[in-house]
Amino acid sequence: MTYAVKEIFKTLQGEGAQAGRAAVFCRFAGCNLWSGREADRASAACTFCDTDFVGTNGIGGGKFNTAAELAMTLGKTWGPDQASRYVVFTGGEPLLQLDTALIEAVHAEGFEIAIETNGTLAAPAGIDWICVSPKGNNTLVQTRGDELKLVFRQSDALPEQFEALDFSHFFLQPMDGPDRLAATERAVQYCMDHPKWRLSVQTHKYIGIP
Ligand SMILES: C[S@@+](CC[C@H](N)C(=O)[O-])C[C@H]1O[C@@H](n2cnc3c(N)ncnc32)[C@H](O)[C@@H]1O
Ligand SMILES: Nc1nc2[nH]cc(C(=O)O)c2c(=O)[nH]1
Ligand code: SF4
Ligand SMILES: [Mg+2]
Repeated sequence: MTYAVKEIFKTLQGEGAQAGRAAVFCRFAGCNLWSGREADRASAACTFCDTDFVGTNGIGGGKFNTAAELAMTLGKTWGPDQASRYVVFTGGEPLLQLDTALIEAVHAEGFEIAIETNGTLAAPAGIDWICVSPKGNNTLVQTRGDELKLVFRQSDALPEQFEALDFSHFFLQPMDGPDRLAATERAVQYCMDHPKWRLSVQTHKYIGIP
């Protein structure tokens, strides 16, 4: 299968329970909840996206004809050190493209595999860290994983709807955009009142890394 990748870069995971960890990010092109065009944003199934995932023209992006070719590129992006290799598949929606062949090829390169998904598609077996981030009233299919990271506040996706699901960590991540400060204040208050939930700050945006 051909993989369409917007960009590939090495940075630190900025969010959630793995924040601060070195990672290669592989951002797939395309999403099932938004076209990525501003003209479609207001009518999309996900309206607050902070990411450009259209096309394959970003740093390290392109079309990869085989899983082995993409896995090798991820290995080169990490560098020669074999220790603690970690890749985060994101997008767009990575579960539109991440398949067993790619999981196996990337494991063979020595990586632990994480995914950032909107949870509307089932994850294949073999992913080492699953982060699900529910979006509005879109049906959640992937109801278990390692962390549930809810962008806050969505009036049609409130924390109470998710707190009984089978995840090890529960995070609220303030919605970035014009009301980020107010969203952050409300998220802080919610975590103080409901300590099952912890705050996820998008640290990369504050320290100026990708
Ligand atoms: C761009 S998405 C790509 C992965 C997948 N489509 C998803 O939604 O989880 C990566 C992460 O950024 C989060 N995110 C997107 N827009 C955001 C915003 N405006 N503020 C805070 N987090 C946001 C998502 O919820 C998700 O956890
Ligand atoms: N540093 C950094 N951490 C991230 N965690 C999730 C991200 C994403 O866009 O999926 C992201 C990102 O874009 N950059
Ligand atoms: S589901 Fe994820 S990638 Fe798709 S529009 Fe929403 S935040 Fe962006
Ligand atoms: Mg991001």
